[in-house]
Amino acid sequence: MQLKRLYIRGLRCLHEVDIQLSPGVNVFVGDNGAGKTSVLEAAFLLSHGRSFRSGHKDALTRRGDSRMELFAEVQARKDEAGHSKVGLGREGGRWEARVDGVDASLGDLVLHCPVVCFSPGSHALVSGAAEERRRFLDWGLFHVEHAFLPDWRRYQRALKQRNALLRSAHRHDDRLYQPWEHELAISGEAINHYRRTYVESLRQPLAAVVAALLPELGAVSLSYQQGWPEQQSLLEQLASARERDVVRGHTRHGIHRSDLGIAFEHAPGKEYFSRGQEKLVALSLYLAQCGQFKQVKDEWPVFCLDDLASELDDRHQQALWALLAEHDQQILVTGTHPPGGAGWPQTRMFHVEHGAVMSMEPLN
Ligand SMILES: Nc1ncnc2c1ncn2[C@@H]1O[C@H](COP(=O)(O)OP(=O)(O)OP(=O)(O)O)[C@@H](O)[C@H]1O
Repeated sequence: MQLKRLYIRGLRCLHEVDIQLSPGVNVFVGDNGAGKTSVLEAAFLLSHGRSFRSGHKDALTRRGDSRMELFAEVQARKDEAGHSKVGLGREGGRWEARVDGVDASLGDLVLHCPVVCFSPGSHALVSGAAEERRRFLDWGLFHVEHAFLPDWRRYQRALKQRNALLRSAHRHDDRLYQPWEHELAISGEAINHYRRTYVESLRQPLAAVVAALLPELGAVSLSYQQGWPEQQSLLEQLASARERDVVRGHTRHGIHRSDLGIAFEHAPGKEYFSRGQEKLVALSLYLAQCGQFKQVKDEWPVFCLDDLASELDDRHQQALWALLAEHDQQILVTGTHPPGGAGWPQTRMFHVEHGAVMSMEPLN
């Protein structure tokens, strides 16, 4: 999978840029605040329908502009000639997505454009709230398991209804809970099954990445906590927890409380990781996700590395480039200086300055 062309108008400091990308490594170099991360953010927005940076969505649109617009030509497989055209606009607080010239949902758009991004905030995948890890699992599942999205939507709808009921004047009427708990149980058990299977499928690619990138921590193991006691069905759990849920005013069990655990032979939990190791563990998880994606789809997602040199020491950067060299994927990387992989064949260098992006050399 590769982005052939990325057009950005009115995102952060980027006024209007139109970038023809290499199918190999694309390096964006420039000073602090030049707009390098914003280029990666554009690719991520097309892939996730949200940014990897925190902050208000209104700050995405360039100050003084009323509209932000992104457009990309996406080639699903490197050995195929055709490509799809995806677009995302934001104006007056509303998103508009298009695929091949036709209005689309954000879900449709995101399916066309798988991009994985490692950025300075990525350590949150390891040290942050469980929501980060659920998002990680669900993004992967969304792309490889078609039944996931309808079940996920069904679950969110039922959860909202049950929570509203828990806070309503009818909260002590047990009969009213039945339809929502039934919905939660059916869709929640299905998602639980997808997630378990997905975690299982990450084990082997993760072990391979960790052996190359983090051998000092020893063997890695992944665990999945489902969000309610293992020995009970979700339906039973919801019924037995109802009274206390009424007191708390929300549903305390279900797949919205699951978590992914990661442990190593020489670091049995996240409290044992240094800050740098948190980043390397997060990077390993993203690379494992790409590897799993490749096993199912026979292509890598586009892989973005934001400000790599300030995130990893030289030894780990070299290990990363050696690992990436084994695969044939498109990479977008930023830095204030050209990073290690910049010497690869099919590398294209871009200079970013005051929101303008200039190609420094022709495609080789
Ligand atoms: N809504 C906005 N309108 C205009 N400019 C903005 C807006 N939001 C952020 N900016 C500016 O856009 C730039 C964002 O740059 P970006 O984070 O892409 O830079 P970078 O080259 O990755 O920098 P660094 O190396 O410091 O990480 C900053 O100069 C910031 O002040």
